[in-house]
Amino acid sequence: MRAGVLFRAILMGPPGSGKGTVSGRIVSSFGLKHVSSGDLLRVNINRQTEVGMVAKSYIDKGKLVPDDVITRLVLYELNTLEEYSWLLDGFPRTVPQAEALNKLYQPDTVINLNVPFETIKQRLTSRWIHQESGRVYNIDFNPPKVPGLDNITGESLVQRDDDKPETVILRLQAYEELTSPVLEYYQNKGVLEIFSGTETNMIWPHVRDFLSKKLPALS
Ligand SMILES: Nc1nc2c(ncn2[C@@H]2O[C@H](COP(=O)(O)OP(=O)(O)O)[C@@H](O)[C@H]2O)c(=O)[nH]1
Ligand SMILES: Nc1ncnc2c1ncn2[C@@H]1O[C@H](COP(=O)(O)OP(=O)(O)O)[C@@H](O)[C@H]1O
Repeated sequence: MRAGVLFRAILMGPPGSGKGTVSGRIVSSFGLKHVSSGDLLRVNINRQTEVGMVAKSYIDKGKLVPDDVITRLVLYELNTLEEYSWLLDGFPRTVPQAEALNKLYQPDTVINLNVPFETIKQRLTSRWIHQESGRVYNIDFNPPKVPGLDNITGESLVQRDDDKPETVILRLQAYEELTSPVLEYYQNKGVLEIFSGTETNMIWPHVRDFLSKKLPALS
């Protein structure tokens, strides 16, 4: 997409609400660049950078990474994408993050995936990922072709350390306390769109139709 018609979208929702899954569908349908705060952090953790070491100590406890650390990381990435339309997934998660982002970029739309916490708890314990690429699987929803192995590389899948049931509960608490005020922040700006449901395949057509009215589809 060329400068002048740039589109900037944010995808929000509690942990496990399907942000990564829906992002993949948005990117392949509409061609936006995908920026995921969780993926950026995991790349840093795998490379054992200083940011990665700090981030891991918070993530493993089910806590949010400090605002200054994640804000610097995400804004640096967005700076490399000045001439592209993008979809930001997992950021902002606190009001100070939203305020910092807003100084530089005002989103055209904020999509919130509103999925009940009970549904989420079941899902996250059956999530498996390919660490190198961030590809996500689920034993019930989208199992790999060969159990335990990535579809593309054939490498082993792993479970995320922070998907342990007790950590999931802490992450949901952090969401309620720190991230739900961000929804109000965007509601007040008139850009919030809420999509509710328990199944991504039911929610997705509504998200796609909504975006189709704002963006040209790729095919
Ligand atoms: N059972 C079920 N699992 C889903 C559904 N949508 C996504 N998932 C799985 O739930 C987990 C969390 O989804 P993900 O897209 O990673 O969510 P995120 O944490 O918000 O980015 C992954 O293992 C997905 O494959 C769904 O509709 N039903
Ligand atoms: N914007 C953010 N602010 C603070 N911490 C973040 C942010 N994005 C990601 N994280 C940290 O990374 C973890 C994983 O994030 P993510 O991959 O988006 O997964 P999920 O949406 O399933 O929680 C979060 O639990 C949190 O500790």
